[in-house]
Amino acid sequence: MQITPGTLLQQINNPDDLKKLGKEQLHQVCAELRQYIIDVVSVHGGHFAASLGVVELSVALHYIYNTPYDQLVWDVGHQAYGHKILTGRRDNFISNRKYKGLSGFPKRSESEYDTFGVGHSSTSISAALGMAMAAKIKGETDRKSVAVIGDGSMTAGMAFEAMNHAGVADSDVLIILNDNCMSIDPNVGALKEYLTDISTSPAYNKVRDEVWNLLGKLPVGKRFTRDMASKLETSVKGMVNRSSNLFESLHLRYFGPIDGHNITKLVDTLKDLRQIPGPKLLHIITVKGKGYALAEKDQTKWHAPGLFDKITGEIYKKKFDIPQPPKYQDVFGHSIIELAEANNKIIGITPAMPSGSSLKFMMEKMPDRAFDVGICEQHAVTLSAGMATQGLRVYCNIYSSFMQRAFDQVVHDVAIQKLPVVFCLDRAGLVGEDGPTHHGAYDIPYFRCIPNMIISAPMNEQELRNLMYTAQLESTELPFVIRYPRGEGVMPEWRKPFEEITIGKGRRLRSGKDVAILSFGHPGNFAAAAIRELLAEGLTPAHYDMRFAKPIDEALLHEALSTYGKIITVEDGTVVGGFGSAVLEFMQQHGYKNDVRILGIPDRIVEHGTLKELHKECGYDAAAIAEAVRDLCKISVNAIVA
Ligand SMILES: Cc1ncc(C[n+]2csc(CCOP(=O)(O)OP(=O)(O)O)c2C)c(N)n1
Ligand SMILES: CC(=O)[C@@H](O)[C@H](O)COP(=O)(O)O
Ligand SMILES: [Mg+2]
Repeated sequence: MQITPGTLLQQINNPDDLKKLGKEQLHQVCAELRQYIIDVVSVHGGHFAASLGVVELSVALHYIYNTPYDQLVWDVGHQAYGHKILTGRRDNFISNRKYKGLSGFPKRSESEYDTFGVGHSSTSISAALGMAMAAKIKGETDRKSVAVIGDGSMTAGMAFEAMNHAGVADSDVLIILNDNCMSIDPNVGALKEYLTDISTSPAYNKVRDEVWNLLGKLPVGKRFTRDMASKLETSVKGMVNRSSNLFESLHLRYFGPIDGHNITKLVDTLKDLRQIPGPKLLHIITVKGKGYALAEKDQTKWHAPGLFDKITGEIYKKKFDIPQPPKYQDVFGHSIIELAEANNKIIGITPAMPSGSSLKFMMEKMPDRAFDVGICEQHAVTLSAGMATQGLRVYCNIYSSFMQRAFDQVVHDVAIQKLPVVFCLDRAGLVGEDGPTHHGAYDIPYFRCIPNMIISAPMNEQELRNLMYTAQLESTELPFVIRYPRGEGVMPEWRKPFEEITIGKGRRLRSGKDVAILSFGHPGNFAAAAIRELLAEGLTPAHYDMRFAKPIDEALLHEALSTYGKIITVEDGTVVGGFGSAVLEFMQQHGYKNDVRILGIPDRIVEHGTLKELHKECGYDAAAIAEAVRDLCKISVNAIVA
C-alpha cells in the first residue's frame, strides 16, 4: 500500500529543507509528520505513542539546531521516528524494524543525524555531555549538544550520574526532559511526584513566566552573554531557592515547564536556549500518543500496539480455531501468583516492565507484594538482595538485555553473599524487531562465569512453572536464573500441577544413533522439529533437554558423550562462553574427543528482523539443526531427495 506524506513533508528531505519554511508553516509540518507516523506504523508496526508525543519537539529541534553538526541524542530512541523521517529517511521509513531495513532506534551506521546508538534507556545525558566536552576540548565553541530524555528514563541512576557531572563540567549541553508522566506503564516513584509538583506549582509557573518574559526581551540574533545568563539566573533564583529545585541544585539552569505541543513556543524557547552557554535543562510537558485519541487514552496499550486499523483503532490479532500456547511472560505472570498464594515469602519485582513481564497481574492482585521500581535494573537487583537477607524469596524479573546493566549487583550483592534471589530473565535469546540492543544474547556466559549461580532454561511452559516452583523451595539456597524467550511457548494446556525439578538434572527426550542433540531451553523445540524431519529420512538423532547450564548434568553428559560420537549443542544465546562452551569444557576436563557442533547466536552483532528470519540467519532453526545433523553424518539433503 502506497503511503503518501503530506505536501510539506514531501518537500523535506533533510533539516535544511525544514529550515526554509516559515515558522507559521510548522503547524502543518507537525500535522503531516504525525499523520505519516500513524499511516506507516499502523501498517508496518513499531513503537507508536512515544513518537507522536514528540512530533513538535522533533520539528523544533531540527528547525533551530544546526544538525548534524549540533549533536542531538535521543534517549532510548523509541520516540525518534519523527527525527528519522525529517532526516532523510522519510521514504525508507516503511522498512522500519524490518529485516535489512531501518533500525527502530537511532543508529550511527544508519545516518549522520543519529549521533549515538540507543535502545536501552538513560544514556543520553552522558553521551551528550561527552560530545559537549569533546567539542570544548576541540575548540568547537559554536557546537551544541542536546539530550532528549523522558521522565521514565530520568529515573535511572545513569541519568543522575550524568547530571551530577554535567552540573560542574562547564560544557554546553542542553537536557530536554520530555515529561509525559508515563514510562511504558505509568511512571512510578518520588521523582515522578516531584515533576508533577513542579509542573503544577504556582510558584514555579511564576518563575517560568518570568524567565519567558526575560528571554522575550533579548535582542533577536544577539548571542546570549554570560552576563545575561547570570541576570536570568538571578531572576530564577530570586523566585526559587536553588535547593528547592532538584536540577538547579545540581547546577543545571532549569527552564520550564512549557507545553511541548506548542510549536511556536518550543521554537522560540529553543532559539533562546541555543544561545545560553553551559549546562541547562528544559522541562517540557507532553502527552504520550498525542493526536491519536485512543493512544492518548490508553498509552500503555499504544506504546507498541502492533498492526492496527488507523480509522477504527482495532489492533489486529491473529485468530485461531484451536487454543494456542501462551506467551512465556504470561505463564510467569500467572504462575508467580499461584506460588505466592501458597508461599507468603514470595515477592515480585520489575524495573519498569510490569506489562512486558506480566508481573502486572500480581501487582493488581497482591499490591503489597509486587513492585514496579522504575527503570533501575541495578537497584532492582540489590533491592531483591536486601529482601533476600530478610528471608524473602524475590522473583526479580528483568529482560535479559537490560540485566546487562546489573552485572556487578548480581556478583557483589547476590552471588558473593549466596542470596537465593530468583532472576526471571525474560526476552532471553533473540528478540526480533528491536534488534541488537535488545537481543538477550549474553546472559548465559555472563552468569555462567559467576560462582554460586544456578542457570536454567525451560523448554516449555510446564518446565517454566516447575523451575519457578523449584526456585522457591527452602532447599534451594543459591541465586537461581530462569531464562526464557520473548513470545509464545508450545503448550496450549500449560496450567499443570507444579513439580520439583532436581537442580542440575536434565532429561533424555529420546535415544538415537550416531548423533546426539543437546539443547538448552526453548530451542529444544527447534531440535524436536528437526528430528521429526530427520526421522522421515532414516536418521535417528538422540535428544537431551539439558535444562541447566550450571550446574550442568554431568551424568547425562557422560551418557551422551560416551554413546554418541557426534554432538550438536543448541542454545538461544551467544556461542561464545555459553551452554555449548560448557559442554566443550566438560569434554576437555574428561578427555572426550567427540565431533561437536555448537549452534547458537554467532559472535557478531545480529541485526533486527523477525524471529524466524534471525533464527534462520544465525543457523539454529529447525532446518539448520537438521542440516547440521546431516552434515555430521555426511549426508546431503539433495542426496536424500534424489
Ligand atoms: C535500561 C532499560 N530498561 C528498560 C527499558 C524498556 N523501556 C523502553 S522505553 C521505556 C519507557 C521510557 O519512558 P520515558 O523515558 O518516559 O519515555 P516515553 O515512552 O514516555 O516517551 C522503557 C521502560 C529500556 N529501553 N532500557
Ligand atoms: C523501547 C523498549 O525498550 C521497549 O519498548 C521494548 O521494545 C519492549 O520490548 P517488548 O515488546 O519485547 O516488551
Ligand atoms: Mg515518559
